[in-house]
Amino acid sequence: MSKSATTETGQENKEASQSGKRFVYQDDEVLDKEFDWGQVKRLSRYMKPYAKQILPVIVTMMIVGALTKLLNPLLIAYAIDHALKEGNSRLLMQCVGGMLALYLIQWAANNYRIRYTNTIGQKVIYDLRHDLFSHIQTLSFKFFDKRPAGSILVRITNYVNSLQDLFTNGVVNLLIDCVQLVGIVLILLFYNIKLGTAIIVTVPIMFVISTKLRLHIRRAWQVVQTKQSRINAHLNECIQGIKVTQAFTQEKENIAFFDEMNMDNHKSWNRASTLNQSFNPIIEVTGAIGYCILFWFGAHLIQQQEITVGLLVAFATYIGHFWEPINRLGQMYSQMLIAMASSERIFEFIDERPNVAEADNAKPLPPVRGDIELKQVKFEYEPGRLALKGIDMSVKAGQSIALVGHTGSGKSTIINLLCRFYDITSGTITIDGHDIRDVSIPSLRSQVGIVLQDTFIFSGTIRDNIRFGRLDATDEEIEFAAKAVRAHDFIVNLPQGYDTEVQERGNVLSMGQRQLISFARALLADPRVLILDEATASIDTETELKIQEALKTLLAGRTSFIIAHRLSTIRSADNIVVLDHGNIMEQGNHEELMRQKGIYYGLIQAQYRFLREVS
Ligand SMILES: Nc1ncnc2c1ncn2[C@@H]1O[C@H](COP(=O)(O)OP(=O)(O)OP(=O)(O)O)[C@@H](O)[C@H]1O
Repeated sequence: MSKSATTETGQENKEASQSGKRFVYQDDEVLDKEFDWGQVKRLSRYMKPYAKQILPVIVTMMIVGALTKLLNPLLIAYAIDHALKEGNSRLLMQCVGGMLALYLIQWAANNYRIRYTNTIGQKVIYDLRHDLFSHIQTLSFKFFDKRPAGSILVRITNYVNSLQDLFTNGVVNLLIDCVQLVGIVLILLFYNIKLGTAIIVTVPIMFVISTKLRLHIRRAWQVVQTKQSRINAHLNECIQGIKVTQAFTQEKENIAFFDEMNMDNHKSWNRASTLNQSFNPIIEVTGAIGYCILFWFGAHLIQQQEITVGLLVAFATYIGHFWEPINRLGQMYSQMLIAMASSERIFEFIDERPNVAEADNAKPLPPVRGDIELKQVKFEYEPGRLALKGIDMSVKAGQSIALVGHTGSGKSTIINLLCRFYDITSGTITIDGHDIRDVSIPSLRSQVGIVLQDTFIFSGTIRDNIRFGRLDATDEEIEFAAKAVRAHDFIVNLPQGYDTEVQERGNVLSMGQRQLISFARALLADPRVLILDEATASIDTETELKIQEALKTLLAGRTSFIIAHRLSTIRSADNIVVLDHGNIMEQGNHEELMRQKGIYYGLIQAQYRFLREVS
């Protein structure tokens, strides 16, 4: 990132938070970088796999198209100076036939070229989107902690789309325009060096004026991108949080905030677009100056008998073709700048390394019994703020551990570390004596299953959702797992049973049903170590009993860590670990801890009091 990186919208966010607004987004910075050839090189690498196959066809078609276009004015000049002057109608017809043939060849060549460039462009975009998505899938939790989902979405959709034009037409048009420009310049100079030079003089003037605009245009488009990124982040957040919004009747505030963002985006787009449009008048004015020079100086040269009328007409046609590529090059330049900004953002993600990286010599974790040891484990999410302050814990295979403690005491952090969603800051965690940092991540996670409190249901059928635990499971195995965790009964009562379609997040299912599905999913995966974040939501007694029974089946014979909220789970745990501010304060089974009359005793008393009051 350049030193001159500015955070225009970041500043706005600061102001937003100071003025008490609810939504504050960490925006992408607006980057002020010079045109970056490294970026172009990196993008062009995506074309490499198709270069051998398709590029020769495109280049041939491009040259044929450009040459036929360049030849036409010469044919016109010939027709005027010979066929018309001599009154030779046969020759005139031959010239017209020649022109028609040239137009047809040009049309066919362009047609082919467009078809092939579209193919190559789509392939490149497909590859880029694939790379970006698959890379994001591998990134660690820390990466997602820092970014709103909406801004990630923008990079996969909008930013990649903005490269689409560049790859489908831009690159090839650039080459065509360059070939055409060079061709015209050579022809003009070849047929009359004086008139040619007089016309070409206007080109540098045009470039100097237009390049002055380029930096402004580039920055303006970057601002548009950051504004769009904010809108997406906000949209995503609002859709995810729609229930809370409606429950607290905050719709109006949300709409007002969105309108403000929308207007902001609209204004920045207008500004960028206006700047972009200023290219055209510049080109038109310079073009008009070019025509004036041509006719004034050309007429003079005809009088001097240095050129023919036909050549003047040909030059006038060439000037028409001349401004066209220059105009397109100007537009192309701003298109390139937008693409540069987009690719910067895309490659920034692709270059992001997972915080949790596998060791070079990582070996697969052999099938484990499930003995787990934490020694002096310290961890900080952010430097200088320890979430765990030196945890020691020894768990025998098959034991169940209940993690209890006040909110923010470090319970989820322990389970995050066991699954290696984050790497510990110091200390060691071993499974059957293997340090979890020395083994490959998939081999670890396939043996350490996790059921989160916020059960995620993907769009698809109930069957597919359970199969997520093990993709090669048969339908019979899926039903067996569902029966074992007492989910089968409610599933068969759904309209299409196991084939009932549920949408993302499983909104049509109750909390308890979602939990049972996630239990079936975990049972199907059959991990040796199971981590469970118990749902705190109050569910009816019948479902509670079902869940208790399901839990017994699920946990049987496995080492389990449970962030326990239910008294029944806590009581039956082999070991209860009481955490407070990242430290273990007490450890033991229910009876032992109750006798101690410490923190645990207090927590249990409070729960009993609460239950008594509720009932
Ligand atoms: N992603 C994160 N980034 C920064 N700090 C975090 C993150 N997650 C948790 N923390 C901090 O780490 C500490 C421990 O959090 P943790 O989620 O482990 O608590 P917990 O005991 O599971 O709480 P709860 O019962 O409310 O879920 C808290 O102070 C919390 O603010």
